Amino acid sequence: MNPALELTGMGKTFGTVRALDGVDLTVAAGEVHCVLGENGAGKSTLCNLIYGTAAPDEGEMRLFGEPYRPRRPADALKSGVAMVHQHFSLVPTLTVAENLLLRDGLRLRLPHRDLGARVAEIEASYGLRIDLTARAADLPVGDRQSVEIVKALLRSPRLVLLDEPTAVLGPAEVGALMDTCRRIAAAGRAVLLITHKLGEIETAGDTATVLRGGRVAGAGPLAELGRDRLVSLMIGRPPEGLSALVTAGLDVPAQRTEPVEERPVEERPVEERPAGVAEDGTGVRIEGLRVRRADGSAALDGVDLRIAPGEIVGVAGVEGNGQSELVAALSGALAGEGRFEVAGTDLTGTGPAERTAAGVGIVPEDRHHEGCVPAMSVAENLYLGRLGEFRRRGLLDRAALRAAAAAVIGEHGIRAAGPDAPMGTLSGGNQQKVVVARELALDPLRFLVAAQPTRGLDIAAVDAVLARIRAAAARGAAVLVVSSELPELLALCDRVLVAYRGRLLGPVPCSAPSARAEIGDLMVGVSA
Ligand SMILES: Nc1ncnc2c1ncn2[C@@H]1O[C@H](COP(=O)(O)OP(=O)(O)OP(=O)(O)O)[C@@H](O)[C@H]1O
Repeated sequence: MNPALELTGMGKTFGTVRALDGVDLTVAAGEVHCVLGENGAGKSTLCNLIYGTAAPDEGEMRLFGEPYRPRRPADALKSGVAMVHQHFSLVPTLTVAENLLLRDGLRLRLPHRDLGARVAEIEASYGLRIDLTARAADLPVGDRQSVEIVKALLRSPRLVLLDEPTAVLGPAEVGALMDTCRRIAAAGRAVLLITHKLGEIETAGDTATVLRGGRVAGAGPLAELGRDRLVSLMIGRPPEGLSALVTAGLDVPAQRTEPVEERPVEERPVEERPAGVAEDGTGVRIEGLRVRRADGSAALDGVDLRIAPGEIVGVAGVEGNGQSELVAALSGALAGEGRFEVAGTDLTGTGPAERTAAGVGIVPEDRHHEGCVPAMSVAENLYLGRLGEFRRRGLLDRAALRAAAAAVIGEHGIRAAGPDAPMGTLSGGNQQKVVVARELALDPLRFLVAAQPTRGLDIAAVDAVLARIRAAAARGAAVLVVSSELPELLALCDRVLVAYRGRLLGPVPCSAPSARAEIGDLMVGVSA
């Protein structure tokens, strides 16, 4: 084996949190090495140490046999280490070409006129395709991810780090990205891939290291570890008891090689009164919801939907078909035309605070910008909008807030230094758990809108969140789940609608044997 990266005894402490403790890890050239583990296990921290975004407290790193200690990302880039970030780093107002030439701490020695030829080479070698003239902001999320990867590959790195690169991608894009990872490794480079998805690990990985509580719980070739062992190393107990959906992982779909021919969709209107909707106006009623973009085009083009108390309705669809606008309009953050009623109360034209008071819980798609306040404590984030409940004689009763938050932290398995820890210091998955816990705690919770509720969560947390959503419905909440994870929607929902060009097509009942195929067809504009 030709080791590309060797880590020995790596340690990192943040305040009282031991994020990494004596971690050894080896990645060989020509292989995809997966790093997995529960939320807060230390995966991103490890990546940050290798990329020079943070400095280790102890430990040694060697890169292709040489001592390696980057002090900043520019050092890592200079040594041939590139990183594809979990959150996109492209400048939205610039073109793709301008973004590629932008220096990220280190000047790219490539004249503008040679960029096209170099990008064409990368596209051909790695099965990628990008449009150099497009504005980054106008690109669908999968294309933006491709630009990030081309940007990393432009410097001909010897080691590529990918930190949960598939979290925001649709199924077809995930398949393409796993293929790209294999091609990068086949070209003799090394890949370190962080992911929670077992399907991806099995599709793209050669070897793996499982982290648990900042330590190595197990490592080795994937062929020897096997799925059950991986899962138990991750969660620290045998996989029995986890739902079949979760242990089965979310499979990586085969890539479509043929472009999908778009045929006009025969639009089936949403059924007039789905089973279970009471005549007395309880539940959720959305009528003629329309939202326009800045250019006047319709992001939502007349959405009609009824959801009964206790019913779980899913929204599938390729990203960019109006799902984000639907969630924003229902939360009150985005103004639109149309009627919105919850449990007989007319909420048309109301803002977020009135909707929260009426029992509308929103788990937004983008937790970083809309779901939480990173500088505030975990306790304050858990009770955002409800801090008044802790006022005693005009003052915030911090002890009561802390005690209530500590109980929620324990109940939801949130890994944080404590209720007072700033939200921004939590790992991505733990931030998501805080947002979900807060919205599910609304009392009464009449309508839950959950966008990508399990994004970034480890498998045990996915299991727990799905169970909590089911429990909220069982207590009488109407639930709308927007997700790019089709298996998740099929396991959770009574029926699924498909967002397509600002409209909701369907419904497809989840119990139908052909549900997956029908939804897949509606998603790409082929009528069922
Ligand atoms: N800047 C920081 N300040 C304080 N604590 C931090 C900081 N960065 C990370 N941590 C803590 O270190 C631990 C490891 O976090 P890390 O982000 O590496 O986890 P992760 O395995 O990537 O999790 P996830 O799957 O949720 O992304 C967590 O407990 C986190 O709260």
